[in-house]
Amino acid sequence: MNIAFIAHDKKKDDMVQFVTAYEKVLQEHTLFTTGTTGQRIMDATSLKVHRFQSGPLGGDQQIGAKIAENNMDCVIFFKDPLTAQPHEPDISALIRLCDVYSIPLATNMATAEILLKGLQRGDFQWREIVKGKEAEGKSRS
Ligand SMILES: O=C(CO)COP(=O)(O)O
Repeated sequence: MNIAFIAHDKKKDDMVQFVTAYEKVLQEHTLFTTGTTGQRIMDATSLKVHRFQSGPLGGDQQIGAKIAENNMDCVIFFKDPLTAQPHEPDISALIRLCDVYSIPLATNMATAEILLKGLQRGDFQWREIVKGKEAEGKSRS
């Protein structure tokens, strides 16, 4: 599965703790991150990630584009609800696209934990079906 990890500054320690706890599971997946979050993950773990721009410089939008192309299966976004972000419109747009395309999105650690447990259980297999159907449709047209 393609999984995106994003954390606002005050949530980055939590994100490092989270991916460290699930490192073994995450090794089996393709990981995408915004810039600084990805750097922190790579510094703390042996995980390899595809790093986009930092959030305020367009990273959230780049992850949104992957969602619009049906190339993202899950988004783990540790948002800071207590700090104003200069790129708030980008954040809202990313969350909106998750809803447009029914992409599982966790915005806090408690939900992220449940999503990763589901991932381990195979609850994300429906994504393969959705992607397969889209590929089938494209090859017919
Ligand atoms: O701002 C962010 C998400 O909105 C995160 O970006 P960074 O990972 O580059 O800090």
